[in-house]
Amino acid sequence: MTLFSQHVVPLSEPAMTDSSAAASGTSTAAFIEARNLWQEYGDLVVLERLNIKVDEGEFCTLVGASGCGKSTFLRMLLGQERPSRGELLLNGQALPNEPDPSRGVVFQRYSVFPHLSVLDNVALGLELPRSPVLGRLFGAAKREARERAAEILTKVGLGHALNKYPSALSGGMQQRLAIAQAVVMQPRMLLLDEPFGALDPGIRKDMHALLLELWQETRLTVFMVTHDLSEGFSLGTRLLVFDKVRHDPQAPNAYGARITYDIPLNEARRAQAQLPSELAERIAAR
Ligand SMILES: Nc1ncnc2c1ncn2[C@@H]1O[C@H](COP(=O)(O)OP(=O)(O)OP(=O)(O)O)[C@@H](O)[C@H]1O
Repeated sequence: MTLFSQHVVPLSEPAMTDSSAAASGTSTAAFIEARNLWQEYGDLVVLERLNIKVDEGEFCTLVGASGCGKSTFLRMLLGQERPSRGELLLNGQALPNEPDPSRGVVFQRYSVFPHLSVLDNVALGLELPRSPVLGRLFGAAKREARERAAEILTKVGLGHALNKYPSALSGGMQQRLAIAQAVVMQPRMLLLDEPFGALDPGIRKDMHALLLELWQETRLTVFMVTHDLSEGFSLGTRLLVFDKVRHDPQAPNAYGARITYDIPLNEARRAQAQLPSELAERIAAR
């Protein structure tokens, strides 16, 4: 039996994994829960009836055809957008509507400030909340923030580049910097939107190792969008496939995507990782 046939989710039912089913049997709320979530922009339905429960510490990889709403879902998790309908809950409460330090984010590009040094890029996040007016700390507090920033930068392999500017860094180094910038704030959730999409395969491997090391150390809850299925299968504890289950060729905007496969990943499943070839091709296409 293939992985595909083991995990067909009935179209009318919310996707449930082993862990989410177990979670639903307990009285404690899931860390993150989407209940009947919709996102519509005018007459464009992007997401419809999306249901999911995610426990704290899970590493979810999100895959799906281009334009099916993966980034939209991340933006809602970040608090940049509100759902048009349904609920998005954090520990059973509505997720805060504004981005905050509990949620770190890394995009494919442009996550870092080009006019700040590597050290300042990371120290700024620590300094701003403690000195919102001046934007800068002084004395011991400043030293402490910069030491902490330097520590994280050393961890991600940028200890030698503290005084460089992002333009002097390679793509992989810039993404290391973006990750340091996000994790220095000690978020509970890390949202990654194709963070390694622009990197060469060899560099990507190094980044995977770094990300897994950070995740294992911090046990952050991770949501990572990727078009690379092998990355999706090998990095996560859970692979979420976004897809439309209804299509109307006369009205292509009328129906949105939801999570059609919710695949818990373990060693055995990684080894036989596969999705239907037509779906795999759509996910890989940009
Ligand atoms: N603010 C907005 N207003 C109108 N349409 C939007 C808005 N944000 C996103 N969309 C549309 O919603 C759809 C989903 O976009 P989204 O970026 O979430 O898809 P995606 O699955 O992340 O795609 P990709 O894999 O190509 O990055 C697209 O058709 C996009 O044009």
